[in-house]
Amino acid sequence: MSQEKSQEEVEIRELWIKKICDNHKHTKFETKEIYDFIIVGAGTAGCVLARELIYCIPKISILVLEAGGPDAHSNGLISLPCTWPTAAFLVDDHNWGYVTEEQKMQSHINPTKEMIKKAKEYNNWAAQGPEYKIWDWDHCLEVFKAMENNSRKKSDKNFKKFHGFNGLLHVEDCHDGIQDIMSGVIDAAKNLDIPYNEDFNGERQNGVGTYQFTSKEGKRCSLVDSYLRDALKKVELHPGLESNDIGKVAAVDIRSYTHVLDIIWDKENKKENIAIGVRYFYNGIIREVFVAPKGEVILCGGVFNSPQILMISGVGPKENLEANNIKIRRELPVGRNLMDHPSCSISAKSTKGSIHHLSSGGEIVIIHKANVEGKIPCKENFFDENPDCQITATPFCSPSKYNNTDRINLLPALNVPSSVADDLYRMISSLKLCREIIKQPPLSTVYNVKEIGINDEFGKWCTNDIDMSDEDWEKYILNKSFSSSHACGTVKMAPESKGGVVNHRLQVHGTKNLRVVDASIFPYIPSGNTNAPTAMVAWKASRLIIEDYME
Ligand SMILES: Cc1cc2nc3c(=O)[nH]c(=O)nc-3n(C[C@H](O)[C@H](O)[C@H](O)COP(=O)(O)OP(=O)(O)OC[C@H]3O[C@@H](n4cnc5c(N)ncnc54)[C@H](O)[C@@H]3O)c2cc1C
Repeated sequence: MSQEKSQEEVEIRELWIKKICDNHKHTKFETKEIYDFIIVGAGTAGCVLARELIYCIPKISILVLEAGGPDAHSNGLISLPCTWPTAAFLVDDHNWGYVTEEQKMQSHINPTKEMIKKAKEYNNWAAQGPEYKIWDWDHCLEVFKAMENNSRKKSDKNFKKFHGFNGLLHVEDCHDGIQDIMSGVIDAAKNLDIPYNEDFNGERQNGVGTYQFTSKEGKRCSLVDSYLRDALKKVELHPGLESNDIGKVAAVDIRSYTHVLDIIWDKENKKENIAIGVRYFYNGIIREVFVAPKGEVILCGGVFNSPQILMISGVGPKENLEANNIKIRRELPVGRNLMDHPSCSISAKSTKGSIHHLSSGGEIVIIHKANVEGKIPCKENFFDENPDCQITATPFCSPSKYNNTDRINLLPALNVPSSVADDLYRMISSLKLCREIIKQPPLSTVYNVKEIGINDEFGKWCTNDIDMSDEDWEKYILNKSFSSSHACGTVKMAPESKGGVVNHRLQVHGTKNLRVVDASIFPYIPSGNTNAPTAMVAWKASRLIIEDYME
């Protein structure tokens, strides 16, 4: 990065931090604070929503309450793609430190076979009733395109059908090009008849190819960079009607280190469950803030915290609320329907010096249909139009912790999990495919990839021709599987009769002035990474909110 640019970065950070500090200095908490919209959480969804609402509804004020620190405090950890492992696993301002509970499972080897569900994706969202049509693939694609700013140079007619070029979210191919060994992964996959795919976000998902990243000139483009920064630029002063009237500032006001505790309900109309504000914790004090008439409280707290805020506010499953002595306001299956893409990886050692620079993360992707009996997928599986496994290949550069090796990591994730035994078989199938890929030239020849880290601890390498029974694989998978961090679904969008918590307009059933807009509303998990779908949901929600506000 040029010195000039980093100076500009520092200035932006300082301005932002000052803005946050000044806000707290000047705000008089004894006066009743009122905003048109209160957005809880400045993650993927909250940033998009704040930007879209401030630009599309005249003269409104928005308060965004975020528990974490400003993005600027991360000192490049977030904006530099190659520091992702540190940013992801460091438990501090950036990380809530949630862990999954241990799952006790019986052995699943040789069960009765289960059917694999087909990924119909967004059309499944839309199939829940006529009013849900607004969530079908055609409608969602329109939004994905409106948000995207794809910089791919060689974009033909087909690419243009699926991508946008004028949005705020920058998308690009690997900025410095992929590493040589990663081209080797593509060639190895091609040797096994896996077709090349130059656009996984296009017509078909199956095949081998390179990832595109949400980044601009090699720097990560988060939704803070693309949407929230733009929202902060929109500040308007509207004079009051009387000459001594102060008038109204239409702007987005962000407060960091602000933990929202619960929803404030209208005491006058108890039966209607009208949200009128939120209570939050800042700097050792509990404070309250309210919404203006026609305003709304919008929870964008993510898949774990949006349901938590709902439950603490009396909206949730009866047994959970009663067990925690919370008065029930509305009984709804909040917190149910948690979904994720389970993953499990193998590492393969390569010649020292084969990885020459820090990587942005997963550079190569192989998407295929897995075999339900746990066998190595065949050509037919590679051409199947309904693939269900996504293997991400990442180069890792000599960390001394792992014997000072250069290595590549192959990480299969189940994109269409069914939470039944065939998940285990499909994972075995995909891991076996990874081993076959490693055996292929040029990986086995040019890069001398012969050993894999399949033993209990990384660092204990064994040759890739060791025999592994399905029982061995089961042990390995049960021991080593982890979440892809694509959790979603805990505030399901569906009719109430079908286990929904929010309706097709993302309003919480049986309440007023209250929506949930984030990854928790996904009724079914998308068969791919979840950041862009969450941003899409928020953009679409903004149009629904605007329609209702302008009515
Ligand atoms: C380590 C990791 C790596 C990932 N990598 C990828 C990837 O490469 N590609 C991809 O597509 N997806 C990826 N994802 C998934 C993606 O980040 C999520 O799907 C997406 O961020 C979900 O957006 P959201 O708005 O629902 O929630 P979040 O982005 O989690 O936003 C919720 C926000 O609300 C705030 N909040 C919560 N509770 C409160 C409260 N009580 N008061 C105030 N604020 C609150 C949180 O601090 C947070 O900022 C990754 C996720 C993780 C965790």
